[in-house]
Order: sequence, then C-alpha cells, then structure tokens
Amino acid sequence: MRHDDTIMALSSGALPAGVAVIRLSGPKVRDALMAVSGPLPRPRLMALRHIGDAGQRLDQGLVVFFPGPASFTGEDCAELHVHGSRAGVKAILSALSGQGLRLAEAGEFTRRAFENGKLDLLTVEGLGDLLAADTERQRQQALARYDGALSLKVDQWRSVLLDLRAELEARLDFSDEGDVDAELPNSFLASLIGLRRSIADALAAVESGRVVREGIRVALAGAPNAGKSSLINALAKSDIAIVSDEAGTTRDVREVPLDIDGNLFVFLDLAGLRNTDSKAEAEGIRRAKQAMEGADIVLWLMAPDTQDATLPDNLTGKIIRVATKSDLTAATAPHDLQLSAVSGEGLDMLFATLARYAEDLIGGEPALVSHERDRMALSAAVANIDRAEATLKQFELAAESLREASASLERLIGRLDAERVLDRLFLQFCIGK
Ligand SMILES: Nc1nc2c(ncn2[C@@H]2O[C@H](COP(=O)(O)OP(=O)(O)OP(=O)(O)O)[C@@H](O)[C@H]2O)c(=O)[nH]1
Repeated sequence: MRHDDTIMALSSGALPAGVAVIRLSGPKVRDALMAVSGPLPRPRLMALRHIGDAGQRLDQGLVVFFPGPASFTGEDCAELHVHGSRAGVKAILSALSGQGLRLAEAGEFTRRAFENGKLDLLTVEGLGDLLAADTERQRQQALARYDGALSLKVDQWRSVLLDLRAELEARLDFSDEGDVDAELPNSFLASLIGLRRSIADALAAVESGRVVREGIRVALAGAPNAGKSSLINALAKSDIAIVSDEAGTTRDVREVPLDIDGNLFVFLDLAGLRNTDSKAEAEGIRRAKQAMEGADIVLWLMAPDTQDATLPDNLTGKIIRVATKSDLTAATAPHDLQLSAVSGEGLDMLFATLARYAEDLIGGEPALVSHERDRMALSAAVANIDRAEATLKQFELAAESLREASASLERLIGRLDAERVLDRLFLQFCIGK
C-alpha cells in the first residue's frame, strides 16, 4: 500500500537522554532529510551531519537513510540520532514538520511494515510481545515469534492444504469427464493425517506459551492472619519483583509479578478463608476460592498462632502447604515448606520449588503458539481437517472443510480480517514503533 504522507516520531525513550532517535518513513523522507541535514548519506551507512532549519543550526548527529523497499516499513526511511534534549528534539521535529512530515500514531511504522508485506500479523504480534517482555523466557518466546518461527510453520501447513484442496477440487471440476481418477490416492489421507498431527502438536503447547506470556499464577490462601499479606509484601520487596505498569486494570485481588529464574510468576493475595456472617467478607471469600481454582499453584499458608482453615477440596495437584512464621515456632502440622516473612528464612526454598515447577511446565524450546488467537485458529483448522476426513468420499463437502481450514490459517497470519486485530494490537504499541 502506498501512503502519500510521511510520518516521523521520537522512537527512543523518554527525554532527556544521552541519544534520541527520530525515525521517518514515507515519500518525503529524501527531501526532508536533505533539507535538514544536507546531502543524502549513502544508503544504510551512518554519516555525521549538522542538523538545521533554514540556515539555523539545531544540533549535530548521525543520519542514516534506508531507501525503500529494503527498509523496515518498505518505504523510504531514515533515522536521526541526535542529542536527547527536549528542546533539541522539539526543534528538529518542528523543522521536519515544516518539510510536510506529521507525527506518527502509536504502532504506525509497524502498521506500514505490515501493509507492505514486510511483517505478517504473527510477526507484528511477536514484536509487540518483544517490546513488552519482562522476563528472559518471555524475550525468547517473543523473539521466536518475531523471527517468524510460527509464520514459517503456518506457511508449510497452508501449502499442504493447498495441495490437498487441489486434489479434491480437480475431482469436483472434472468428475463428469472421466479423465481424473475418482479415487483419491493413498498419499492423500496420509498427508491429511500428517497435517492434522503437526497442527495438533503445535496446539498442544499453547498452554505453556500462554503461561510464559501471562505468568504462572500463584494464589496465597489460608486462614485469616496466616501471613499471606506479610509474605506477599516480603516478595514484593525482593529484588526479583517486577515493577509492572498495569494501570487501568482494577483488580480486587492484589497481584505481585515476580521474575523467578527468568520466568514470570504472578502472586495473588487473597482474602482469608473462614466462616463469616459479613456479606462483604463472604464475597471476598467466594472470589478467593474462585481465584484458587483458576490458579496454577495454591500456596496454602498455615501459621502456628492461628486456627487452620478448611482447604477447599477441588484443588488437588496444585497445593503447596507452607508453614509460616517459622521464627515463632517450628511447625507441627504436615507441610511442604516452612518460612518466615519476618526473618526471610525459607524464601529461597520457595523460589527453588517454584523455579522447578516452571521448568517442568515451560522448560525447553519456546512454544510456537501462545496467543488466544492461535488457539482459536488452530483448533478451528484441526476441527475442519477432522470434518474433511469424515466426509472424504463426498469431495464437495471435504473440499469445503479444507477451504475453511485454510481460511483459519489465513486469518492467523493476517491475510484475512487483519484490521480488527491490528487496531487492538497497536493500542498497546508505543509511538515511534
Ligand atoms: N513473627 C512473625 N509474624 C508474622 C509473620 N508473618 C505474618 N506475621 C504476623 O501475623 C499477623 C497476620 O499477618 P498477615 O500477613 O496480615 O496475615 P494475612 O493472612 O494476610 O491476614 P488476612 O489478610 O487477615 O487474611 C500480623 O500481625 C503479622 O505481623 C512471620 O513470618 N513471623
């Protein structure tokens, strides 16, 4: 897609900073660059230039020109690496605006890259994940998506589907003419089954991919005064707590994200469980139980100086019994871990236990699939392949199901219905990306 307007943005972080990077894209880049920094530098090589506006010197900096189509957006692009002062950047942007450039919207460079076929929807999402990555595991998974690991797989699946559809459709078009074998070759079914298995295998990892992005949810539960808030405060103050900007999402449950050995964990501080006549407290308890059910791990806290609550019985397999306040007295009740939020004793053991859990759940190669969109598209594809297999003798029905399976994959990479996904995605992007 050709855009007539040329966009600009400060693409580096908040000012003041050592260096600020101003990025440009669009048809006016060459002229604007020459107007503010003199002769065009050789493509993709940095040149030191005075930067000015109508004879007035504004700064000096490094200028690099990326002629389209071999650029990030596919258009002519440039970057000005200048001193990161607020006044300096403002003056340069104003000089560029005098050349007819306008400020970019959030994600607009990436949108142009998508529109010009430089990125597909999956790699755009990978880029979004990469910019948002807090933990090492998130970085690896996001980079694999950005590098096209899933795009490549989807292309392979689409190409197998095209071959299969061609086999079926040939039988539809020429079924009266007798020059096409009415029976499908044996290889057809083998190829269909192989395709199904390959998609289903990728789909099986979606849960671990999702957990890497959203974090392993650890509920802290137990009787009132068991020490939940104290433990979460101790964790929040530790040097592995992530300062995450979750503005706009009001939650009645306090959440503390932590990076333990490169894995994201989200700790939830829940209301203490006990029998109560208070409606408000009962509601808190109902939500606490719900959060425990939704959590990946429940830390069940028991203190030597409080009456233990009754452990809800639908949580088997994800309970870790934690004896708290070990600085007071050694626990007598059966437990898996013993710790003190006051002295810090036992916190290392807790981290080690959780790190082991993460390794079992999400260790190894980064998952190819991790978004809800992936799950929906790939399960729809598998369901349609199953439908095709069940109706294999009715070429028309089978062909229709395989067409649907292709459409799911087209949607996944953004060849169909990309706009809605992109609009939502770019809301999370920053200006200049
Ligand atoms: N000695 C000692 N006291 C603790 C420890 N952890 C918590 N406490 C004390 O135990 C009491 C209850 O602790 P909280 O952390 O508020 O317990 P809670 O489970 O969040 O309580 P609710 O929010 O009412 O359910 C407080 O007086 C804390 O100071 C600990 O490790 N050692």
